[in-house]
Amino acid sequence: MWRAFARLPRALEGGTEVVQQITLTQHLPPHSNVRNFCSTYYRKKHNLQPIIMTSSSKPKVVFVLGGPGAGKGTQCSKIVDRFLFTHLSAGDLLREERSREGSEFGTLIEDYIRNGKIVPVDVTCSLLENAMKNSGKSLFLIDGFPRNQDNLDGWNRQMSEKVDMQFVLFFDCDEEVCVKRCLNRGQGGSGRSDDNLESLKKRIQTYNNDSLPIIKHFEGAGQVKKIDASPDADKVFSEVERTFLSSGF
Ligand SMILES: Nc1ncnc2c1ncn2[C@@H]1O[C@H](COP(=O)(O)OP(=O)(O)OP(=O)(O)O)[C@@H](O)[C@H]1O
Ligand SMILES: Nc1ccn([C@@H]2O[C@H](COP(=O)(O)O)[C@@H](O)[C@H]2O)c(=O)n1
Repeated sequence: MWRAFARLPRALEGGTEVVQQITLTQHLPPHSNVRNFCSTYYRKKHNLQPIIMTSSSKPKVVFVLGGPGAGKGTQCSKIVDRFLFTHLSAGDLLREERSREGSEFGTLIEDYIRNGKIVPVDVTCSLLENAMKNSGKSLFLIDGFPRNQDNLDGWNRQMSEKVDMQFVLFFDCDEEVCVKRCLNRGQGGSGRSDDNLESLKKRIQTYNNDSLPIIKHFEGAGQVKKIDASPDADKVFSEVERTFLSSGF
């Protein structure tokens, strides 16, 4: 592998890009020059924007949003396999807290989930912050958050100064497709108390009324990367991969 790539620097002589963050050849050591050169080479070949990353001690966060069943979790697993991210799903953390023995929020969380309502942010944000701290990692996909204005306000109060939010990955998917996927997931034995038509109607309503305005807010700030989530999962991922590579990951 070393020998194969050792000639790339000469091929790039005269280049002016400075690339500190590595996106390709993740099997190579994190700070190797070979990885730097390969990353630069890839960007040139595919005519991608040169990325000059400044080093930051703050953890980096990508918010992952989209309707129920749009494929957020599925794509997050693929991103984790391909890039160096840690996946934190707000829904998973809430379900875990609901099932934790002695949790003072168990009943409240179950009621909110079954009815497709958004749990008060203090609960969710604390679960997210603890999970980030406990992971010891610094690159996070935060899936299913912020879902409403209360989530966003709470995050801004508690977390926004502590992290660098990179962008919002938005999985755009028709309502009927989303519902079908969740119902299939339920029939496949997800065990989720909200993968049924009654809960789904409420979840979709919450998404349209409360979550879409938050996505629009980020869009207005130029922070949204929108992905068509209707094709098959591999096709969706090729678009996701391109997005992460062109963002310097
Ligand atoms: N691109 C796709 N095409 C077809 N089915 C998909 C696709 N992506 C995911 N699925 C399936 O749809 C269901 C929902 O996917 P997933 O759990 O990833 O969605 P989600 O957005 O995380 O949902 P939720 O917000 O409800 O947790 C799963 O059964 C998954 O296997
Ligand atoms: N920020 C959030 C995220 C989720 N919830 C609740 O969990 C349910 C399931 O979430 P998924 O992301 O796994 O679909 C969701 O319908 C909410 O009830 C929340 O309150 N706040």
